[in-house]
Amino acid sequence: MAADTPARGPLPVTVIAGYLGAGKTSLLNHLLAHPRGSRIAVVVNDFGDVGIDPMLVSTSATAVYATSGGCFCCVLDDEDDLHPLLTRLARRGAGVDAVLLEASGLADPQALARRVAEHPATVLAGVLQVVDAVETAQTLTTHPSLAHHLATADLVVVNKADLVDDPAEVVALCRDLNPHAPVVTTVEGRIDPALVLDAPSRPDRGDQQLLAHAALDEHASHASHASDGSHEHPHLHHEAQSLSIAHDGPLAPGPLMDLLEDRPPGLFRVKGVVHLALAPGGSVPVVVHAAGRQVRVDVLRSAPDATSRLVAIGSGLDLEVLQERLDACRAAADTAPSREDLARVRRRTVRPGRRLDPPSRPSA
Ligand SMILES: Nc1nc2c(ncn2[C@@H]2O[C@H](COP(=O)(O)OP(=O)(O)OP(=O)(O)O)[C@@H](O)[C@H]2O)c(=O)[nH]1
Repeated sequence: MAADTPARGPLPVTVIAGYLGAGKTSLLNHLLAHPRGSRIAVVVNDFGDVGIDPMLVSTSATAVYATSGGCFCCVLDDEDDLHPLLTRLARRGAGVDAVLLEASGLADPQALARRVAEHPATVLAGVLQVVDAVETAQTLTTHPSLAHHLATADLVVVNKADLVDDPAEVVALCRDLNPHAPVVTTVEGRIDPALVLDAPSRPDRGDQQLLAHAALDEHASHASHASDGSHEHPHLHHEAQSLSIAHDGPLAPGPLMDLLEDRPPGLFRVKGVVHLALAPGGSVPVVVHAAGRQVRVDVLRSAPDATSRLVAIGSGLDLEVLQERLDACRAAADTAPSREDLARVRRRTVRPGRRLDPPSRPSA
C-alpha cells in the first residue's frame, strides 16, 4: 500500500488511455468508487459534438468535466482548453487532490502526457494504458499505433481477464512491447487504487464549491462530492507494492536522480518531500515526482521538519533491488555531490530561480 507522503506541490494528473471499448470508463468508475479519501476531478476527452462518456462516468467524482468537439491533445493553439482547465483544478481553493484524464480511444496518450507535463501547476502521475485481453492481438494488427502506446505507457492494465482462459499470453505480449512498465490484469478495470491515488496530501480541504462554479465547456456535466460508499470488493490480480523511507536528514542528489530518472522495472511512480544534500552541511527542501518521462523537482521555501520522505509505488517490483536504491540515497548524503549531479537536479527543477543553491545551514 502506498505510504502517506505529506507532499505539497503540483496537482497529480493521471492519463487513462486505451483503445475503444478496452475498459477506460470502467477503470475510471472503479477509482471513483475507491478514491482513498482523494477528491478526484475527472476530465473526459471525447470525440464528437455530444460527449457520451461523461454520461457514463459515475457521479461520485468531485467534478466531471468534458471537453468535446475535438481532441484537445491535438490542438496546440490558445483555444485549447486543457491548460486553463488544469489551472482551475490546481488552484488551492478548488479542493482537488487528483485529476484523472480519460483520453479518447483514438488520442495519442503521450501527446496528452506532454501537455500535462508542460503545465507548471500539475505533475504527470503516469500514463495508464488499458487493453482488452480478448482484442489486443487483433487490434495491434489493425492499429499498429497501439504498439507505440503500449511501449510508452507507465502502467499497462490488461482488462476483461474474465473473457479469456488465461490472460498470460496477452500479458507476455504487453511485456514484450514494454519491459519496464508494470502489467496488471483486471476485470472491469478494478486495479488496486493505491497504484494511482495517494491518500490526500494537499492541505487545502474545504471549498468544494469552486469547482462547480468553474465555467468550463458547455458540455460539462455535474459536480458532486467524492464518496466511497461502495461495498464492492475489488477483484485484484495484482496489488500495488510500495516502499518508503523516512530518513532523518538529507538525501544524496546523485542516487536520488538515478532512481527518479532510471526507475527499476515495475516501478510506476516515485514521490516525496526530501531535503537534497547540495553541499556538506547544507540542504534544500524539495518535492520530487517521477512518473512517465516526467521527473520534477519543486523547490520549497521551507519544510515542516528535517525528515526526508520518499515513496516508490509499483507492481511486480523486485523489492530488494528497490530497497538498495532507496538506501543508496541516504548512504551517500554526506558526500559532496558532483557537478553533473547538481546539473541533473537543476535540469529537473521547475522554478530554478527559487534558491536551489545550498544554504549555509541545514534546511528545516
Ligand atoms: N466482460 C467484461 N466486460 C467488460 C470489462 N470491462 C469493461 N467491460 C465492458 O466493455 C464495454 C466497454 O467498457 P468501457 O469501460 O466503456 O470501455 P472504454 O474504453 O471506456 O470505451 P470507449 O470509451 O468506447 O473507448 C462495456 O460494456 C463494459 O461493461 C471486463 O473486465 N469484462
